[in-house]
Amino acid sequence: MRLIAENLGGERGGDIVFTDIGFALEEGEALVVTGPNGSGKSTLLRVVAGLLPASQGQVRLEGGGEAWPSSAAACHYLGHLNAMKTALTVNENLAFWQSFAGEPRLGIAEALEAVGLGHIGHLPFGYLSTGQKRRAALARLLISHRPVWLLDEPTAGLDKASEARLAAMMEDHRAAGGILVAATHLPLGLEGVRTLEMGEVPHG
Ligand SMILES: Nc1ncnc2c1ncn2[C@@H]1O[C@H](COP(=O)(O)OP(=O)(O)OP(=O)(O)O)[C@@H](O)[C@H]1O
Repeated sequence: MRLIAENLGGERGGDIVFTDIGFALEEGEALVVTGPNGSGKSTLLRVVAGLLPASQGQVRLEGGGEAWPSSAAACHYLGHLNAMKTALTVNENLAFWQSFAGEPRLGIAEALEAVGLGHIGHLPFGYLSTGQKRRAALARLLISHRPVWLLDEPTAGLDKASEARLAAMMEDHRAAGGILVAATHLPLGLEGVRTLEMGEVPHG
């Protein structure tokens, strides 16, 4: 499987945010997208996720077969908001996401253990601390299978131990042949990544 962006452009509110972005990621590869505030990192991820149209160029997923006909179908998109209902418990939120996304992988209790939240599945999401909310959202990556992970500022609010757990999750995903694109201002603790500074061509 290969995730390919060709000559990609994105716009917000009618203004061009970036143009001519290109990359090709093989199974197991990670692309770390950096750049100043407003340079278009989130916009790029949303275009790759199929949540925004490309203003030019295209995103293609090669080799996904019938199961994964496009990058939009093949991806977990984790935005900088957590996309969880505050009044529902953590367990209820994750049960919704698992039934919505299909392709079940880990059970909810097991996924919460993996992000260090084994004890709080019964609490309303709104009661959680900032870092706990992020960790609960990251559990979504584990409860349903997707070969492409698109993560926007995934470490926001995480403590050191949680950063290390997330790094291990991302490395496991890559080791299993997954593809990863992450926008971040902070090092993610990943080995052998490719980098894209918005406005420049990928290298690494
Ligand atoms: N819904 C919108 N309508 C109009 N402009 C928008 C919208 N969303 C974002 N923008 C603008 O698009 C540009 C790119 O924003 P984007 O969120 O992609 O940047 P970013 O690199 O992710 O920034 P940050 O590092 O602050 O997260 C910014 O100038 C922003 O103001």
